[in-house]
Amino acid sequence: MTQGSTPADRPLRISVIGTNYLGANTAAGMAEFGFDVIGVEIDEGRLKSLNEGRAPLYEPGLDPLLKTHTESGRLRFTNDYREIADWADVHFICVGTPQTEGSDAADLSQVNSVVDMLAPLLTQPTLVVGRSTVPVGTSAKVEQRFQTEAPAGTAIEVAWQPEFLREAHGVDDTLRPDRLVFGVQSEAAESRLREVFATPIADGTPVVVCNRPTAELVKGGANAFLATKISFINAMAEMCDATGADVSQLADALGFDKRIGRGMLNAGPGYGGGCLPKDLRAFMARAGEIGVEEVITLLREVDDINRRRRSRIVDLTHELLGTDWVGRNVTVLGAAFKAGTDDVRDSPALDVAGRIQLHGATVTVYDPEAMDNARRVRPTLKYAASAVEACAGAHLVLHLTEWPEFRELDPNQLKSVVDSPVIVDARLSLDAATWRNAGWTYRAPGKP
Ligand SMILES: NC(=O)C1=CN([C@@H]2O[C@H](COP(=O)(O)OP(=O)(O)OC[C@H]3O[C@@H](n4cnc5c(N)ncnc54)[C@H](O)[C@@H]3O)[C@@H](O)[C@H]2O)C=CC1
Ligand SMILES: O=C(O)[C@H]1O[C@H](OP(=O)(O)OP(=O)(O)OC[C@H]2O[C@@H](n3ccc(=O)[nH]c3=O)[C@H](O)[C@@H]2O)[C@H](O)[C@@H](O)[C@@H]1O
Repeated sequence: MTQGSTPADRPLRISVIGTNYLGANTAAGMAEFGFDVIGVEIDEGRLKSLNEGRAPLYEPGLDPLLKTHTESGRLRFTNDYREIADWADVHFICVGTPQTEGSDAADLSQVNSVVDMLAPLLTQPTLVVGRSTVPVGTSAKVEQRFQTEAPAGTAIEVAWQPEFLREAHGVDDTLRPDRLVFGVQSEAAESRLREVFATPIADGTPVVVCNRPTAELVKGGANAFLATKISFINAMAEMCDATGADVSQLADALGFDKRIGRGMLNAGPGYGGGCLPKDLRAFMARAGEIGVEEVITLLREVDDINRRRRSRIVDLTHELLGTDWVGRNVTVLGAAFKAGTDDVRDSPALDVAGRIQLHGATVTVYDPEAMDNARRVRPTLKYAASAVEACAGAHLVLHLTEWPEFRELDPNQLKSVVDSPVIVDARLSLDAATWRNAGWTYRAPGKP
């Protein structure tokens, strides 16, 4: 047994390293489970916000949880690894694993930086648990580095416990996960993880205990499958456009088959965000290193279909605006990669907005929560304070993120502010009849 046992008179001590989308939810969730938690964050702005009990991002329900537990003293955040090193019973790694610039592979520099900062301080047996999404084979390498660099040497054990939370549902998915996957090497690691997740396990959450490569592949495989489902329905949307069929009804009918299920079958501008696109590419890159060609062939097409969805909206814009876009105003409703978050990483909405601007149109964007992040990433786009203001003088409106408030827009009122009442509902979530009855040209790729 490599890890020490927890004294019966105190709660488990948990460190969570890297506290943005994944880590902030994890840290708050661990405090809610009743443990003493220290989050480690190197970004000063995020650290300050978290210590004030505010999430550094928009995630429904997270602020109250952070506030409760930072005020009770059960949860705090630091940038000093010395405070967690020999303090924590379990260290969770939640740092980013973005796509490497100029390559499909995952950039593991943040994970490696955790090892470099934490390992030299570990003098006692402990369990380090990776929750970041990594290529298969990573945990063994991380463990080897910990054991080489830590004074405690081989008494440091690394497990991998991938996380499946969705942004906008982060709190609920953290507290009530649909499954737990423990990639472990020892019974001690398994029993420590069972202690950490005792609450959801008592609630009936299934646990899969497996070796570390399996756990790493479960995560990559899950995201690859979800991406494939979305690209499948988007390919069906092309079939619908060619035949006059309706992809939303098609998805509903397919989804009633329990073997298929309705989840991840909404056609639209394709998947974006900080995870599915980069995880799919990292999976392909790793398959390439290992020499599993079938995976690359399959997933390359999934990725290509996804990229074509964005081009499809630009093509439709051409069809509706004509060829000369100079002096033409295009409104983009939505900047986040999906509704319910302020995350604009690889957002289809901002990508399309940027491309249309490059063609010469003036593009004005409005999003209920993601304006600050959007401005940072795309400073040359115009931004408006409301959907109605964004639509003033528009020759074309593109509905690219499915925020509920866009479904509440009154097409009659909006008609009075635009130049031409033409809308592309790329999210297929507006009521076509209402918009058409109000005199709008309504187009939705995949719907007649
Ligand atoms: N965003 C999500 O909903 C989910 C993300 N994941 C995976 O979790 C990981 C993290 O994802 P995000 O939170 O979205 O990434 P992120 O990039 O938004 O956050 C990473 C955080 O780690 C901090 N950090 C980097 N190096 C550090 C170090 N050495 N010490 C302390 N802090 C450090 C960064 O400052 C940043 O705040 C990724 O592998 C991602 O694929 C998994 C499930 C859900
Ligand atoms: O690894 C991760 O980080 C996470 O990635 C996704 O979660 P997330 O990126 O938050 O968002 P999703 O709700 O899965 O949506 C991803 C993208 O697909 C799009 N999408 C989703 C569903 C759908 O039916 N159609 C569709 O186009 C969304 O608009 C969005 O752009 C997975 O759903 C999580 O299980 C996983 O933990």
